Amino acid sequence: MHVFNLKYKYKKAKDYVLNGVTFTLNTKKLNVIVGLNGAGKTTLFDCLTGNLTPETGEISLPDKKEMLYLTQNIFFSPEIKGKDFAKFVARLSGKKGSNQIDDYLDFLDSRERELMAHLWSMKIGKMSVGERKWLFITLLSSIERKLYIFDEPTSGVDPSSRLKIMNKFKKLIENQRICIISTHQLQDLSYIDSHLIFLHKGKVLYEGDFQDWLKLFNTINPDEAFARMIEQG
Ligand SMILES: Nc1ncnc2c1ncn2[C@@H]1O[C@H](COP(=O)(O)OP(=O)(O)OP(=O)(O)O)[C@@H](O)[C@H]1O
Repeated sequence: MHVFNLKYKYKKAKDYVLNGVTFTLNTKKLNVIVGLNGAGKTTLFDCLTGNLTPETGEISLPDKKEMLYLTQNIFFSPEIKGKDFAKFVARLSGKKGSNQIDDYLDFLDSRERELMAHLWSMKIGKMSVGERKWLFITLLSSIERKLYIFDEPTSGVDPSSRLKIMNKFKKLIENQRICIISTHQLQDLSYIDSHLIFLHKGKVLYEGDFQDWLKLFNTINPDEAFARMIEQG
């Protein structure tokens, strides 16, 4: 599964956001797209999922129907409740009648079960940012797809909920699903075997194992490695 020489430019923009992006997805690790704000991570996801049409390039990925894409700004009326979102997810997954809370509890630990019970009858508009993200990711990852793309799934989420979310990705990968996320929370990648794809100035500056990348900069601090990679650009 790979992307080869992908190019994309927004109408009226002077430069290409993606200017020959090439990488191969790792099916055994979490694939993580990193880069500065504006590097083109969301644009890349929009190209992979067919929301944008690249000018050139080859995308060899599962069929769109086999993909699940959670964008950064997912809008649902603040009036709907957790259980209403669960009903929507059940419809997406084609599992008729699977909209009882019990259908979602099997893979949750005891604290997560409490959280699910708490959010089930709560309006989305009243949930905290982290609670909403956790709920969306937990419910959406119950849908069976070959490829899952999550744009900044842990931004604005507290450390313990981030860990829970990363564990969700671990489980998906253990179940032979392919996962791609984007993140600015590089410290989270120490919890999980990660395949890093570093986007910079329209190209992939580094592709490979996250721990090997840290070794390149002789540091255990990923933010430091990130800053130094940008400096070297
Ligand atoms: N619809 C648009 N029209 C013109 N330019 C756009 C459009 N959407 C995004 N851009 C520009 O394309 C570039 C890449 O944006 P993109 O949202 O893909 O970056 P990103 O890496 O996801 O950023 P962040 O980390 O801040 O979320 C930015 O310079 C942005 O201003």
